[in-house]
Amino acid sequence: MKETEVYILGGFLGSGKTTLLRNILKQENEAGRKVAVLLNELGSVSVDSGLIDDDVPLKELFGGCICCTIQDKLEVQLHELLTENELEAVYIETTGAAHPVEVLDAIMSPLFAEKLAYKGIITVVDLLRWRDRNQLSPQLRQLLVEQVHHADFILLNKKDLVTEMEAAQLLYSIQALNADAVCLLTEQAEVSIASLQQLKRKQSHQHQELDVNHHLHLSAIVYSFEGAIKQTDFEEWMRNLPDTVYRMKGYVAFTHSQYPYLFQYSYGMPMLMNEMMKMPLNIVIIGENVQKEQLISELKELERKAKN
Ligand SMILES: Nc1nc2c(ncn2[C@@H]2O[C@H](COP(=O)(O)OP(=O)(O)OP(=O)(O)O)[C@@H](O)[C@H]2O)c(=O)[nH]1
Repeated sequence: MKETEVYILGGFLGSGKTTLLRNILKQENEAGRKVAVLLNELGSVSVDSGLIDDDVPLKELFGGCICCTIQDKLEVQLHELLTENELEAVYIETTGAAHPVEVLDAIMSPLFAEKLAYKGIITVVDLLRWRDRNQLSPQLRQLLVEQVHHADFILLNKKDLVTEMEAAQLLYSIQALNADAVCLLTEQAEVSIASLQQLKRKQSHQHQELDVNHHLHLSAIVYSFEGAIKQTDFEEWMRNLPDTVYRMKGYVAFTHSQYPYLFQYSYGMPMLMNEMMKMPLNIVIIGENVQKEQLISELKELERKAKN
């Protein structure tokens, strides 16, 4: 089955996410691709959905930010979108207050993660807001910095509101925080989807080449177990994980139990819960600069040991 591309559109309140989404949808429509949108608004009334054509499947999530209050709902919505439609891409517009790790965590459900090709985080930065970030509270300033830090693609938007000289300085300050992300100065969040996709490929190529000193980025790995493993080996493996692994979740079958366990791992703290039915044995691993090949070979080794 063809995987559905997933893009997360992030950025501070008012930075231009909706404008970007509208641009993207127009181009996707012209390209004849079938895409869907997940919108999440802080208020209880959607303002943005009127902007989207009726033939784009749309789910809206109300009453809070994806990352904290409605994570489970998001999972259900995404599942419905994926089963009801043969989609080529899903765009998730996050609220301006969402932290990228939490958003990625919310969409990477072990139940359907293997159907998704997670493409990356596109962050829209309002150049004026960025220039004046020191006027924000420390918490909001931190959020702004994190949104830049975790992005794979950054639109430095509203360039019409700053001078060329300022734009160059602001670009420089953003690149100093995230040297790997592709940066683009934009007005009205104008970007071609072709360039989004092209630049992404180049970036993943860079990631393979640069081994040391390269910038850290969030990534999500999905692993499907073929069979059961020993619980003690699994626990030992978790203890030795690097602390750049932020989250894991999924279903694991242990040799001693008939049904798999649901397990959650958050910043070093694991939690296991016995399930009462068969579940797909997928786990999702989210972290910064995670060594995909190494983790996969370690998990394979756990399976091999359990067979002997
Ligand atoms: N001057 C200027 N205004 C822009 C630009 N891009 C977007 N805007 C305006 O900025 C405002 C916010 O844009 P939106 O696209 O709604 O921003 P958003 O990030 O979706 O906002 P929230 O949903 O509130 O988080 C709108 O009034 C846009 O018209 C730009 O390049 N220059």
